[in-house]
Amino acid sequence: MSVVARFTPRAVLFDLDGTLLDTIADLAEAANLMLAELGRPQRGQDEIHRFVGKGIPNLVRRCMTENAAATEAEVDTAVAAFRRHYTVVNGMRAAIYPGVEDTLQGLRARGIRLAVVTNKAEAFTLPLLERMGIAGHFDTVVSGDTLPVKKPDPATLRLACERLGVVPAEALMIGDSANDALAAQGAGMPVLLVTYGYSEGVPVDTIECDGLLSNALQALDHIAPSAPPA
Ligand SMILES: O=C(O)COP(=O)(O)O
Ligand SMILES: [Mg+2]
Repeated sequence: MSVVARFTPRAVLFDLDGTLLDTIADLAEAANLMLAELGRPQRGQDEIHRFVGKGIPNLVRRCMTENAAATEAEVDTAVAAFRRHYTVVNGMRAAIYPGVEDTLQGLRARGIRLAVVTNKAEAFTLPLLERMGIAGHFDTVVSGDTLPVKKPDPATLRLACERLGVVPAEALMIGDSANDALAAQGAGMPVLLVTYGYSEGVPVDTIECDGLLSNALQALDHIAPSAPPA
């Protein structure tokens, strides 16, 4: 019988792409609009799926250099083109994963503070959360360019905790990739990984974590019920 690890977090930090929102169609569209503009071959959504996780500059670099060659100047031009296209398509075909809204409501009902910690740049993160109607659930958002470092650097999670007024040991991270797991472990907090997200082509069940979720709602099973009022 498998034992479900239980936690009593005061805050839960969520990854965005691949955990709260299915954004691959918009990311792939912006990437292919960028590649077309630069006269380069299109890439399949499955391939671009593996490039998501370490922020937009990394995604664009991989689109330009995987089985292809590009100068640094060409990569810079490509990043600017991607950002221009993604500004238009961001959120057009994005979807909230099943169970996410009930999970966010369930956590808030338990008095738990919520944050997003994403490697997506702030100029795309904030409008996307608004467009998808979930911005109001979060007490703070740390984006990929809020600090000079991104996940897996634990400084991103520590900043979210500081803003929420909790210490990392009182928080729980929920993500979809090794970037989230390593950041959580570096900050000293437990981490649950969803199995439906984007994990850079690495099987998610090979990543060290404190539990796997096939639906976001299973996160609630990992949270011990609060003690009844005395
Ligand atoms: O922008 C990315 O590459 C991934 O963003 P995420 O950290 O929300 O998964
Ligand atoms: Mg992710």
